[in-house]
Amino acid sequence: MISINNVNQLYGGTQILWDLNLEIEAGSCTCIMGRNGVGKTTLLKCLMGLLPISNGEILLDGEPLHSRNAEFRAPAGIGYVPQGRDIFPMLTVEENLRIGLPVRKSRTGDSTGEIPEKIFELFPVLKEMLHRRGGDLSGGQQQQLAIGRALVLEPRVLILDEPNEGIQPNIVKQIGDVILKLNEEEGLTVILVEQKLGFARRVGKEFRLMEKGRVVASDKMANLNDELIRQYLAV
Ligand SMILES: Nc1ncnc2c1ncn2[C@@H]1O[C@H](COP(=O)(O)OP(=O)(O)OP(=O)(O)O)[C@@H](O)[C@H]1O
Repeated sequence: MISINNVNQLYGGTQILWDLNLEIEAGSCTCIMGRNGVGKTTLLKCLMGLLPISNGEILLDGEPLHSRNAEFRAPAGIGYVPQGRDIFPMLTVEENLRIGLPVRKSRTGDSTGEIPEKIFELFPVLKEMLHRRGGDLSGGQQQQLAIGRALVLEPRVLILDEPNEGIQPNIVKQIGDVILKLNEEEGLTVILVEQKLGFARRVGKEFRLMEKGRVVASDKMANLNDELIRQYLAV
């Protein structure tokens, strides 16, 4: 579904991604893992069109994404939950969620103009906090809002960058449950940058290990063995 072929990326003169290749299959839940600074967030930003690539290609169902600007991703059905969440702190929860409604309408034909009830079923706290400002929510609640906002689009692919960073265990568990439900019951394709091994093993079906701007190992999650962990993840 997503093919990343020989992608190189530079920040100024510093090359971060080196001839990177990655395949994501439709319906999979793939964890992109690796030590700090190996280029995981940079890769997601390239995929989202937020950073230019210097060469190579990024394809969605065979169609080039890399030549389209970032605004094309949401209508194409790619939902993104960035590292640090990036919700709008001065807008209410409702206003944050409403931002995705025009794209939802164009993608699904849903012209009710209402936030889908499903979002509140997945994250009941968002209904309780509907009129609170995003910036007044706890970190975990903000993360749920960021995921809810991405889901308003009714995406085909959900991309999450370290959704559990700095979040308390009960909310991490809830976020894991939601990812599992969306992937296993609804067939949503999920791409997840994740540092926490336990969480990756719980929700991920596939792993991709990165080192120095390249994907160095790809397999089913069940095959993520101690040797790979020692070589590419242990600090
Ligand atoms: N805006 C920037 N300008 C220059 N270099 C950058 C910029 N953003 C990131 N880098 C560098 O690119 C490299 C890869 O960073 P990136 O954030 O993609 O890694 P990561 O694998 O996601 O790390 P982490 O797990 O710590 O989030 C790092 O060396 C980082 O310092």
